Amino acid sequence: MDLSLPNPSWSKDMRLLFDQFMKKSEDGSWKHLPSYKNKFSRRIEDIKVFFPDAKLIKEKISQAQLFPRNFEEGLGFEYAMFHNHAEDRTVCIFQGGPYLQGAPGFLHGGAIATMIDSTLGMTALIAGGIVMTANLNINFKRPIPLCSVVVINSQVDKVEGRKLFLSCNIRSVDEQTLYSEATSLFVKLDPEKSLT
Ligand SMILES: CCCCCCCC(=O)SCCNC(=O)CCNC(=O)[C@H](O)C(C)(C)COP(=O)(O)OP(=O)(O)OC[C@H]1O[C@@H](n2cnc3c(N)ncnc32)[C@H](O)[C@@H]1OP(=O)(O)O
Repeated sequence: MDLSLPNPSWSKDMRLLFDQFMKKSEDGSWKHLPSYKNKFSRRIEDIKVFFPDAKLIKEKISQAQLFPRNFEEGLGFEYAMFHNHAEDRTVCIFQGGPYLQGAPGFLHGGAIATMIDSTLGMTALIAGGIVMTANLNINFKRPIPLCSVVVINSQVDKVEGRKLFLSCNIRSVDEQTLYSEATSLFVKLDPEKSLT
């Protein structure tokens, strides 16, 4: 089941943004990216090539879940991503639920890092195939209020061989507040090299 579609826990802002991007997707310039609890179960062959040592994958595929997708509706990460192929960028609309609290009333830095890593990772995946995060630097400029809606804008800045350099920022819906900005390096996996 695609978990990046509207559900009753989404606020008005979240639905408004989703509808705006679905409208932008009508001419094909943007594409809604579906998101599942456990997408890899259907691509076990790919996984075996790149992650032969991933024991859990072989023994307990039914238990493995994409981390941000394993919270009950509305309590954790509510998000949807859209990709613009021509501009090589991905936008993620994100509503962080009450189970992601760090400081009272604000999102935990690790929860923010998760959505940054996921959005950059999706952008890198589309641009470079099977990649992993090698380096992630985040500047937390303003705390993000719990249950608020934010927009993560991520793009590929440079590709050098297997290295993809990406950056992103997190802004409020009205774009007036810059919450966080990040730079990262993702490396495209070499099937000839063991990861472990
Ligand atoms: C669908 C949703 C997407 C979600 C995406 C989520 C992505 C993740 O969270 S992945 C989990 C976190 N990341 C990891 O666990 C990765 C752990 N690290 C690794 O496995 C390896 O270091 C890996 C795969 C990144 C690179 O290893 P390997 O393929 O052997 O490449 P390696 O030869 O070491 O490095 C390749 C190049 O990158 C450079 N590089 C690697 N790591 C770094 C780094 N941290 N900083 C700077 N440069 C680096 C190397 O210097 C080398 O550069 P050059 O080619 O110029 O000499």
